Amino acid sequence: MAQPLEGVNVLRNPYVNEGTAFSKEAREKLKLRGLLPPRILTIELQAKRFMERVRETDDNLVKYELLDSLRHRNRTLYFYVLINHIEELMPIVYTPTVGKACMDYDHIFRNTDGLYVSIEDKGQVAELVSNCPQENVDIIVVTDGERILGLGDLGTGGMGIPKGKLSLYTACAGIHPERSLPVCIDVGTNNPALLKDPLYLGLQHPRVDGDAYYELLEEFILAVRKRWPGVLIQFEDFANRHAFKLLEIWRDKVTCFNDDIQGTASVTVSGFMSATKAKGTKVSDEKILFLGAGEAALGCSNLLVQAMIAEGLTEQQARDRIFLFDSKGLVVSSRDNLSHDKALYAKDVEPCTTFLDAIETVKPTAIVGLAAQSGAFNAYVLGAMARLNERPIIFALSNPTSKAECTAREAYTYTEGRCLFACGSPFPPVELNGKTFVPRQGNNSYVFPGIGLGALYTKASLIPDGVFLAAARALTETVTDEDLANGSLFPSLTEVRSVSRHIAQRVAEYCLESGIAQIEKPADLTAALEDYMYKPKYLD
Ligand SMILES: NC(=O)C1=CN([C@@H]2O[C@H](COP(=O)(O)OP(=O)(O)OC[C@H]3O[C@@H](n4cnc5c(N)ncnc54)[C@H](OP(=O)(O)O)[C@@H]3O)[C@@H](O)[C@H]2O)C=CC1
Ligand SMILES: CC(=O)C(=O)O
Ligand SMILES: [Mg+2]
Repeated sequence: MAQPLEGVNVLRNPYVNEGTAFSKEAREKLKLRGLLPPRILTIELQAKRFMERVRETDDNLVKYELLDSLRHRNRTLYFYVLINHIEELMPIVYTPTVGKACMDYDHIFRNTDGLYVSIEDKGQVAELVSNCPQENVDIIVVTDGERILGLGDLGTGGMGIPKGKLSLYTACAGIHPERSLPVCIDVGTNNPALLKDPLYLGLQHPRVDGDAYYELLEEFILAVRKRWPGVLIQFEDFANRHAFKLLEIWRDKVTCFNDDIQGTASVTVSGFMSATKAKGTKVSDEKILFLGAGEAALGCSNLLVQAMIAEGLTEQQARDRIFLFDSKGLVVSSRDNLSHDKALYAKDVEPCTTFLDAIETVKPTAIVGLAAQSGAFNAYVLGAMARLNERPIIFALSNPTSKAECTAREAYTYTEGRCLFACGSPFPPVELNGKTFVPRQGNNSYVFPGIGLGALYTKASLIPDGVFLAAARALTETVTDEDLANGSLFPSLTEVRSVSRHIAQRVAEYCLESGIAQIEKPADLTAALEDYMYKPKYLD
């Protein structure tokens, strides 16, 4: 029989540890007397002490390490602090700082609580899964570390991303932290620096690919579904060649989605819905040119087509309004060897090899950067968009900040403050000619927490594309006229929990109506979701 937790083991368990907040009675009962200084603090005072320490340093990686160590010590206080300082701390646990943390992962490594599945474990993955201490896991975020943000192959260092995403699931949408599991699949790395770093923590050989790769992924998915049958699996930051294929294999078999393809699409479509609301037009009035034609850009294009069809266009009319520009230039019909997905958007126009030429040829009303090409939206590109449009839509969505196509200041300056702007990583407000613009993040982080909450609450068996359109509409419903007047296409992060609950509600309604939910509709869905959401409180 399991022994009840007591003494120092209580202090070592982040899910029950309350540190200096343990009451006199709890200290007595749990045999903690003498193991803590005598004064009892409230969670508010503990948070104050922690934030004082965080604010003492200007080094964001040090802030990340402080937060990570708190996460390992006291999960309740970690989420209390994160929820109450979400605007200040999200750029630390998430983009951009998480990118740096992934790059330095092997050098700042202290301890971990996720699951590492390596190619050497092939044939024994179920045993690894059975070693996980959690009895119940509702949600897994899994990466293989090959395309971490726009930073490329970071191998096992990619583990920072599932950890960060799951922190947001809890902070933004109240997914119970003990019921989530970050996972890193390790099949090697093709990053030359990691292959020769003596401190690298992953397998130090080139990536294994082909059948062996897909067999490992299958073994992993079947093993976690066997132990936790309803578990939702979020694929994150896989390289392009695996991302689409894994989604194709699994989307109709298990509860899963790819955040880079589908989550990004949802937030971007919402950005278009809000921007066109500000302009008094419709999404289907836009002519959109993407810089990039990968996971994110193709996912966005496909969902934009659905949004335009819902506004009355035919599928072909919708596709005609979307243009792609990849590493070889504008995606035109005369190009050889276009993938099937790109070919759907190929146009009968002259080839263009520079983005500026493509702008002059296409004359878009909107440009969306999803190619990790920092600075690609330069003064000429932004100037051309300002010349061609009264209210150009400029979305610089690549992450982290070092990969952004332009800064918020550049976007507003070169369009004379006329653009409708969103960015993948945060930028501070911009003052221009006496007006303050508040740019907000076109980042899938606005939607995946609410999508997860809605899907988990309704025990959705699958996550079809309709979920992402429902989430996009729901997110735009939370944008106020005041937000739009300030140039914000998304709501304030301070409202993120109610925003996520609203998204979850619309997602849950969609799941209930489309027959993928496995629960009866509750009398009061809003209250039921609110109830379901984890709140960081001590158990005393
Ligand atoms: N804001 C958000 O929520 C999200 C942002 N992103 C960001 O988007 C970026 C791309 O991610 P993802 O789509 O998954 O990556 P992919 O690798 O799937 O796609 C990258 C795309 O960029 C194109 N590309 C590369 N170099 C150039 C170039 N010089 N000029 C034009 N296009 C180029 C590639 O072209 P080709 O097809 O020819 O190889 C490819 O189409 C990353 O920075 C990521 O952080 C991703 C997901 C969410
Ligand atoms: C935001 C995100 O998922 C990415 O940049 O990959
Ligand atoms: Mg991602």
